[in-house]
Amino acid sequence: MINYWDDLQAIRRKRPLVHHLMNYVVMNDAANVTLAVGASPIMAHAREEVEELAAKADVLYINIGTLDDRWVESFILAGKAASRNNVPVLLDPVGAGATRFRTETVLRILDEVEVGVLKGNGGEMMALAGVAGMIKGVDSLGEASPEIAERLAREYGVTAVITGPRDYVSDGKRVAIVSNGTPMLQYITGSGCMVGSVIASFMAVNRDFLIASVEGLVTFEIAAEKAERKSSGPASLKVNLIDELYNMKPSDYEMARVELRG
Ligand SMILES: Nc1ncnc2c1ncn2[C@@H]1O[C@H](COP(=O)(O)OP(=O)(O)OP(=O)(O)O)[C@@H](O)[C@H]1O
Ligand SMILES: Cc1ncsc1CCO
Ligand SMILES: [Mg+2]
Repeated sequence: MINYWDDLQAIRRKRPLVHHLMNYVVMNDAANVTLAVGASPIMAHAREEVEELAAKADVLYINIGTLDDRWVESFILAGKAASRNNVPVLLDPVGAGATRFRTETVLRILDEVEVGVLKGNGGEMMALAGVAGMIKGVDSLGEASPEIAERLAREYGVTAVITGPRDYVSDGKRVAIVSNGTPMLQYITGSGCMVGSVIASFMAVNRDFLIASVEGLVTFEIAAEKAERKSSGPASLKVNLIDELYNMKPSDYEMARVELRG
């Protein structure tokens, strides 16, 4: 039994502060999506302030999408400050496997920071599981599997979330498969980054990160399904998606397509 609506209401009551180190491409959209579900975003990546912010945030979301060496320094400073203060961390390994710099940065963060949720697309997550060649830039070239999610969860001590036509979530013991969403999401840049903001918001109110991840995926993807009906293409889908997140109703969750094992 997953209490989607109760936890969405909890986000709206608490208005948790979600500190994002978010790439330049998606920064504005991620902030709007976070507001639409009722949380409070701040986008900040200066090394002069990230420790102070991450220590006081309700959740830290590190997205490596437009990294350089200054950003990497900030990822580590913010991540360690969050870990010291029991602030949950979500890591999006954007483009892992596409370059050595990205893969090595992700591995360094996983080593030095207490990451709660590691969320990437099939190609990124396969690269981190040792399956090369399934990523082109930031786009996945194939679907992963529940077994890869399980393996990543155990290897890195995280809840692994692999997005795609079906999403695979595992904490190493349990596995969840989410089949909501629409293929048109592939034509909006940052749909993966944005679903990360929704998952991070649920992590602020539910410390069972497998459940928080499923809640975030389902909420975002049901909103996307509803938005698609009103949209003529990716641009209007993005606008309608923010509206549908803001307008979620308890009965919308009857559309959830989730298989939970273990
Ligand atoms: N073919 C599909 N059918 C249904 N939902 C999909 C499909 N492809 C992706 N999605 C959904 O779109 C969202 C983003 O997933 P995706 O794997 O495309 O992220 P991504 O590649 O990291 O995106 P980006 O790099 O643009 O942020 C997820 O909620 C996922 O479930
Ligand atoms: C297109 C793109 N390039 C770097 S980050 C990003 C956003 C989607 O991952
Ligand atoms: Mg992504």
